[in-house]
Amino acid sequence: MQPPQQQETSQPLVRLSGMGVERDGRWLVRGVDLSISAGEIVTLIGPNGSGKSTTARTAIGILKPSEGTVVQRPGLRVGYVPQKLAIDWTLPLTVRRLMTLTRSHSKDEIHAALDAVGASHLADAQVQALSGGEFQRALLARAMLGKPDLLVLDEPVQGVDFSGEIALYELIGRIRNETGCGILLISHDLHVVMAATDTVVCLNGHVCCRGTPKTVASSPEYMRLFGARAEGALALYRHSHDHTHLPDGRVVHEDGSITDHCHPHDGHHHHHDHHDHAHHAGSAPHAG
Ligand SMILES: Nc1ncnc2c1ncn2[C@@H]1O[C@H](COP(=O)(O)OP(=O)(O)OP(=O)(O)O)[C@@H](O)[C@H]1O
Repeated sequence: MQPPQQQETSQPLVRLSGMGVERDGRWLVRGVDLSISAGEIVTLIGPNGSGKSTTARTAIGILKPSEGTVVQRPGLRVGYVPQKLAIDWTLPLTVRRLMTLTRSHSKDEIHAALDAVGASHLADAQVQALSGGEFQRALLARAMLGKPDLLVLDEPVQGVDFSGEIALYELIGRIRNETGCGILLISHDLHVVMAATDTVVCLNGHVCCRGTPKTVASSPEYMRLFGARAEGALALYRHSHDHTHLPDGRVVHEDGSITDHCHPHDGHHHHHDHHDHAHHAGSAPHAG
């Protein structure tokens, strides 16, 4: 018998087994086995309409599965940022007010949540005036207010440019590291998210393939599904993992040579403008 504490930490936050959702005689998604543990970042990737949002909404109990089971850890607190928000964009709305639309929170709580996402200066800004990245940060802060054990982010980089995307994934990794929460990310972009993830589940109405970003990026099912777009992700992924950082800061390259630093022209790196950022993505699992 495990001691209660150990039992609690080893139990996944949520586990989906053989989960399927049927609507009007059509299976939107079927046969999904998936679990998310505390401190783990799981990313659902897949084309439009492949069942990512449906799976996430089932995991958090908004949708009921038509078959299979969804088991949540008792007392699980969920923070959810949906893909679309029902906001009346014609009415003025400050970020502070956005944070309290569905539940009231103290000024200090709001400040702390905005501060945690680097957006405390935006408290009195109009939501309509925010950039894509600022808006996503505000939504993230809003989801963090309830101190969730599980954070579910449906397309958190919508309307965000590439460098903003990297910064957001870094922030998401930092939130995971600091709070120990589990995170379910949804994305149909393949590049940065792959490096920022522990486990990738590739959906296409069913689980098409899964594993570490590396195994998924090189699987034939994934290649078939994403074709040429997969190549870029794989290149970025390989590039992120073609060397290992030693604890003292030195770098072991693929050929076994050791240097003091990464050198952009030493022949070990993929030529990509975003190398440095991608490499530091908060939760990027370094090779080793
Ligand atoms: N309530 C519903 N009733 C009927 N069909 C639905 C319902 N919700 C979603 N669908 C359909 O189920 C399929 C999966 O939708 P879902 O939103 O889960 O996909 P997704 O992978 O998140 O897509 P996207 O990348 O476009 O957001 C789609 O074909 C969608 O039209």
